[in-house]
Amino acid sequence: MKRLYLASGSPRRRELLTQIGVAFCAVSADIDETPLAQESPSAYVERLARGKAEAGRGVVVSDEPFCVLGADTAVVLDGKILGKPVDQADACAMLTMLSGCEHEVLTAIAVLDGGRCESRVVTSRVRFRDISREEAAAYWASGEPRDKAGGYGIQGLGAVFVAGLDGSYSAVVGLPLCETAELLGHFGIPCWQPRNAHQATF
Ligand SMILES: Cc1cn([C@H]2C[C@H](O)[C@@H](COP(=O)(O)OP(=O)(O)OP(=O)(O)O)O2)c(=O)[nH]c1=O
Repeated sequence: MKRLYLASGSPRRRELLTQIGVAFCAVSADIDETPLAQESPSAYVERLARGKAEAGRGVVVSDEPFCVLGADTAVVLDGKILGKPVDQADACAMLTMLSGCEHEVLTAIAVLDGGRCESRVVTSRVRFRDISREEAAAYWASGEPRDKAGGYGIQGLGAVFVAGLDGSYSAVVGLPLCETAELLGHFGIPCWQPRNAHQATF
């Protein structure tokens, strides 16, 4: 079995991958996340997930063969990509746009093994209740929106805004676990490994 490296600085992705019993080591892989002109949201997240896997491969030091998993999440409203908020005004503007309507969350995953790379894009639909300006400001003050696409976390305080979800909860948090397990299986990497096997591997 090949070793797996998760190319991510996201604590959520580490927790999610641990949840399904996959043995891995995390490496950070910073890439330029600027969308290209005319790039669709789906093409954008897939390109970034692949780019993160490649960047991760660049920092791994190993004599053994290994695979790298990269992922990217974007919140999309009416075809427009909402990234991470840069400041309070940006975060409040995002929540105002998302208030009372439905948006998409796109998460791409990519697994890289030598010259072979496979990727998937998972789309989920999230419906928000109405959000007041005061609530948006209070939510920003909690610190939660800063590092999250669309300026909210469904797994945290932001759950109070979520009136409905159609799709993959884990994908919204940052890693679609059903699809990730399936894709890793294509590369011979199993999930449900016992924790001691996990620790022995790394
Ligand atoms: C919508 C949503 C996003 N997010 C997070 C998932 C991602 O971590 C982040 C989107 O930014 P990403 O650029 O996908 O990921 P990241 O920069 O956090 O981590 P890395 O690139 O190193 O893997 O937003 C939540 O945690 N909860 C949510 O409900």
